[in-house]
Amino acid sequence: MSETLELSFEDAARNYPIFFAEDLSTQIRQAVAALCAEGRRAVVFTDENFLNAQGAFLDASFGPKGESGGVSRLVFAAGEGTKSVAELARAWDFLGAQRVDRGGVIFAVGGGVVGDLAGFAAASWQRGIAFYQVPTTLLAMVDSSVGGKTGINIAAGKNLVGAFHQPRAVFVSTGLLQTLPPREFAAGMAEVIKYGLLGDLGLFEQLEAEALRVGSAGLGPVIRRCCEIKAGIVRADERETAKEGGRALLNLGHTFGHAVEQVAGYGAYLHGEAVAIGLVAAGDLSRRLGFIDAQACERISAVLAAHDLPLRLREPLSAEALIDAMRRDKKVRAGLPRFVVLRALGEAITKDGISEELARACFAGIGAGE
Ligand SMILES: NC(=O)c1ccc[n+]([C@@H]2O[C@H](COP(=O)([O-])OP(=O)(O)OC[C@H]3O[C@@H](n4cnc5c(N)ncnc54)[C@H](O)[C@@H]3O)[C@@H](O)[C@H]2O)c1
Ligand SMILES: O=C(O)C(=O)C[C@@H](O)[C@H](O)[C@H](O)COP(=O)(O)O
Ligand SMILES: [Zn+2]
Repeated sequence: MSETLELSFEDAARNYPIFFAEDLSTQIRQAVAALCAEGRRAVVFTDENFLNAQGAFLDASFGPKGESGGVSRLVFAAGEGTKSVAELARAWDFLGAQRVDRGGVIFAVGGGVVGDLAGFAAASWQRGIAFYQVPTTLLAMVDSSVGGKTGINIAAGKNLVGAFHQPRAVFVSTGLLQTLPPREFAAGMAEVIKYGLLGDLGLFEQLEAEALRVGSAGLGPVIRRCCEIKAGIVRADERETAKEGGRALLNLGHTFGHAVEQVAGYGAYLHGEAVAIGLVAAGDLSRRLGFIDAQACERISAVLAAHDLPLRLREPLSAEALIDAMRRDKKVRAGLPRFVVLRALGEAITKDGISEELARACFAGIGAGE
């Protein structure tokens, strides 16, 4: 049986459903059939690791490759390196070769990498075509498939090129997590812990009481709860324009984390691992500002560690390079970085005017070098 959550906007025509079930391949197949019946060309973007682990799900949802009427697939190399200008260009060439017109649709079947790239390809192809999110990692189920942030990385920084482009629906098949490698599951848990910290103390305490694993009975409801929190925030501030708080709160731990990802080289740390280290730094910053105490910081570290996440850098990275990367964050206004900090566990706020010295101290706390 599937459950549904609706992400609603002021313009109801843009609303979309998020479906949750163990296996939604039948519903996806029906959606594809309905699109084809309207004469619309559907294509699938996925990556090689997902194809190898879950080829049967792809066949059940989209028809076996090569089958007449089957949906054409573009398969990317797995990993953060795929969120690149070169792979985006490959996606555009594929859409051209497949004669995808303005009525065409892309199904993004994979983790956040495929979702972000496919979403941006959809946003840019012929000035915008429809796309569907089929998240297959925990991180994509709780975060990246919802809310319409799409994009790629460039040398100057993470996600610096992209667009807000909402999907038409999100299909969350939780059974797919059975084949997800443990390190990738842990990376997704970093974003789950982020949701508890930024807006749901009860969720944070639940994660403190018992670490979630793939088979945990509580996992399905937690995935849904994260989508609920994200949907509420996105509905209120879709394009992250609020003067205070708003969608920027979803960036808790990311100002530090994105700097780590970029300076270490994309892929050296998984996004979720960098976010985990960033959450430690954001907790430390909140303590230095007098909002939370050392005991609260220890609780953050303990929950992250219980979910097999790193708390500091494996090897020192240049503090200069990290500060420089941080200055290129999209939340910078008039040259000054804006941080997301914790006023308390379960309550985040945005904070301007953080000095470079303070940010430097927090980077030192997670093991940055000179
Ligand atoms: N747009 C957003 O709002 C948003 C939010 C959070 C993160 N992100 C982005 O998401 C990306 C990270 O996404 P991710 O953590 O999903 O990584 P990912 O997309 O690289 O997927 C992780 C790995 O798991 C494999 N995989 C996927 N599903 C699988 C399955 N069911 N079984 C076995 N293997 C499977 C993939 O092939 C890949 O090797 C980053 O680029 C980050 O910036 C975007
Ligand atoms: O959806 C959002 O908004 C988020 O900030 C979610 C983050 O987890 C995600 O990593 C996002 O891609 C970061 O966006 P960015 O605008 O800081 O690049
Ligand atoms: Zn993130």
